[in-house]
Amino acid sequence: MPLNSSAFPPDHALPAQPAAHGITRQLVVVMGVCGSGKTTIAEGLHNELGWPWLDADTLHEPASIAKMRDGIPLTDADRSAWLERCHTWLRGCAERNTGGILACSALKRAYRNRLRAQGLAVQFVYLHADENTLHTRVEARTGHFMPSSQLPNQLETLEPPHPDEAAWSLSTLHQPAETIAQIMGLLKAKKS
Ligand SMILES: Nc1ncnc2c1ncn2[C@@H]1O[C@H](COP(=O)(O)OP(=O)(O)OP(=O)(O)O)[C@@H](O)[C@H]1O
Ligand SMILES: O=C(O)[C@H](O)[C@@H](O)[C@H](O)[C@H](O)CO
Repeated sequence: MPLNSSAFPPDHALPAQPAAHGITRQLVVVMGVCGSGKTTIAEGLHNELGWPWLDADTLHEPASIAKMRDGIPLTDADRSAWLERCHTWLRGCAERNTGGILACSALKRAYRNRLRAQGLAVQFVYLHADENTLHTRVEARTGHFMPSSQLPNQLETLEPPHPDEAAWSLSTLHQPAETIAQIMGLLKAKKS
């Protein structure tokens, strides 16, 4: 049974879990639009692997959170310093060789290039679901700043990863546990 991850701050490494044995510590970014399941899956992978994880929403400036809460889409300029902070977190995990799992929308290729900057090896996991499912999920969440009115703009802004980005593309139309199991299988099969 994995350690209770709430006992550790999300960016502190847990001792790796048994499931992590045989999997090379690496950087994983779980990407997608709001409601695609990034946070759920990133935390689930953390519980399986014991690697540090972080919800990139915690790295947004308060002004950006306020904008999204007010239903105003972020611009490239709003995201620039945020992406820098995301890259810095990823680079820290690489330097400490702890592995790292970041839940980050990373909607555009240019954003993903910022996360891969300075030769950082990042495995992107692209989560997707149909718009109705996404809308239902975002509407059903309580206490989250993101209104469902933002979903059309998120989908319009999204640039799904190109084949050359070697991202893993997964539908989240089934239970989180199934998505997590799929990713664990892909990590196990991946040659380091
Ligand atoms: N297979 C699945 N994988 C992940 N989440 C799922 C899945 N099925 C249902 N969900 C549900 O989708 C909802 C949205 O998940 P989550 O908050 O993790 O998305 P997100 O991409 O982090 O959203 P945001 O970017 O708005 O924070 C949650 O209530 C989660 O339980
Ligand atoms: O790039 C963006 O527009 C933002 O990061 C959003 O994706 C939010 O982080 C998230 O979706 C909130 O729910």
